[in-house]
Amino acid sequence: MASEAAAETAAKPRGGKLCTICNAKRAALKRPKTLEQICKDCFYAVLEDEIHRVIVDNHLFKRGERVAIGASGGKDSTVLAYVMSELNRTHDYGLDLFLLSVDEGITGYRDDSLETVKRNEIQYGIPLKVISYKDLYGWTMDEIVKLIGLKNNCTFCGVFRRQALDRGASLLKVDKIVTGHNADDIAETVLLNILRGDIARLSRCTSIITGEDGPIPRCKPFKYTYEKEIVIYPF
Ligand SMILES: Nc1ncnc2c1ncn2[C@@H]1O[C@H](COP(=O)(O)OP(=O)(O)OP(=O)(O)O)[C@@H](O)[C@H]1O
Repeated sequence: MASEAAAETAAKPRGGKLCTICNAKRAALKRPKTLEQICKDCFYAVLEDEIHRVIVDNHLFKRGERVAIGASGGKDSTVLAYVMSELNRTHDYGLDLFLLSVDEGITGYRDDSLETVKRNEIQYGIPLKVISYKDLYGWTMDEIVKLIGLKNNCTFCGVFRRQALDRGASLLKVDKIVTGHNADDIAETVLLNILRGDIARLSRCTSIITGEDGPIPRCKPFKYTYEKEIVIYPF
């Protein structure tokens, strides 16, 4: 008995708590979603597994579908591109993945983040399509702001981006678009719609698939993923 206990103690890494999942490696973080103390490997595994379960349980994709990942070059969509390509490979979803970026024409902002997406194209081996406001509408966002000023420019940009994503998706002939909207984004939208008293939007805004009646449905595989965990993941 004593030797068993000693062996167990010896096997435990020194200093710090053990991971509550594998009980073998040292805990590296306290998981924001569950407050469990877990190791790095278990964190990657549980997070990817949770996203896989969300995809499967909600029937987000069918085998053979072409899927465009809305890639802004920000943290959410960059992690989404990586996780989608990993899950597609390890779980053999049989999806054809594409990166789809909208270039709004905002100097010093989108030109920088597009460089990230171009690197992702090479790193993850997913073909990239960039679609610009200039090509679609004849105007960049910089030119629009020069004309209308900063007031309401986000409204223009939001409407244009939504349409541009649809146009890009139809050029790529994809069946679905996935975006990096996470649980925090959705909570924020719920609060906003409550404050605005927008009952119609309130009932729609938590759906994991939207636009099924429109040209191309949009899915949110990160609907239940905490923003903090998306930030931790690449580190
Ligand atoms: N310019 C863009 N081109 C393609 N997809 C975009 C673009 N902007 C936003 N998206 C998509 O919409 C999602 C939500 O965008 P939002 O502007 O709220 O950014 P965010 O929450 O900061 O996400 P990210 O970190 O990916 O930029 C992004 O994760 C991405 O999938």
